[in-house]
Amino acid sequence: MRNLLALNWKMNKTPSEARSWAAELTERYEEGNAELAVMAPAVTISTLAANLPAGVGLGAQDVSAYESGAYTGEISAGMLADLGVQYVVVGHSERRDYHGETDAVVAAKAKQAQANGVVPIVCVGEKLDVREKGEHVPFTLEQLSGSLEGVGTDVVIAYEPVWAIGTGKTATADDAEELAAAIRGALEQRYGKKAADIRILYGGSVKPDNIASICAKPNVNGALVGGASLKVADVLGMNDALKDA
Ligand SMILES: O=C(CO)COP(=O)(O)O
Repeated sequence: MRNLLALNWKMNKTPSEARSWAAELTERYEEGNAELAVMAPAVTISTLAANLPAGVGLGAQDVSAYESGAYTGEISAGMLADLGVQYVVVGHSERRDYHGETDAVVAAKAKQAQANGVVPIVCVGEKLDVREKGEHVPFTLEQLSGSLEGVGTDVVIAYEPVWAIGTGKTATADDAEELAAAIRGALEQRYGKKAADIRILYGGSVKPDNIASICAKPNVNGALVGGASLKVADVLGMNDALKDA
């Protein structure tokens, strides 16, 4: 399966900065083996749609759980689709933590995305205390199960252990594979043979120098990258590192 390198800018870059980033990428980017896609702040999506190099996909970081109507401040999946958005991150740990998103809300968002032809990237992963108790596998699988309630197979899963996000502490490639394999097993139970075609990403302090070993693992099909997505040089480094993967 082709690796997906999903770049989560989080709340960084104005539309002008996004334009400069896209211009620099266009100048230097050579399509490699990985599929590249930018998970952009909503206000930068139109700019990126007009300025990203061919072959680089477009994503959003959140979507409403509702179709349309009186939900002030929300952005619907239909609006994202109309801008050419292919992916949307749902259930990122920062949204679960700071915005109280439950598994049920995450599943509702994923379903809205799919109903509009946008592929949800459903995020799951444990905090440090859960890992220290050795409960990271059952915890993550339960979160996954709730977050996929009623969600179809056109989905990407991102395993992001919260303790590895923005901390410089990367899970080892073996840690990533342990969870990716467990997630694959849960997907098989839910979706049968189609589970083999679902990408499972790892996220948490991924950089040019560790991405290849993590993505070389059999059940890891790419990465969801925060900090290292902001500089074009790092993105090119990760893209290159995946050339032979
Ligand atoms: O949360 C992440 C991507 O969604 C990971 O962030 P960092 O790559 O900055 O650790």
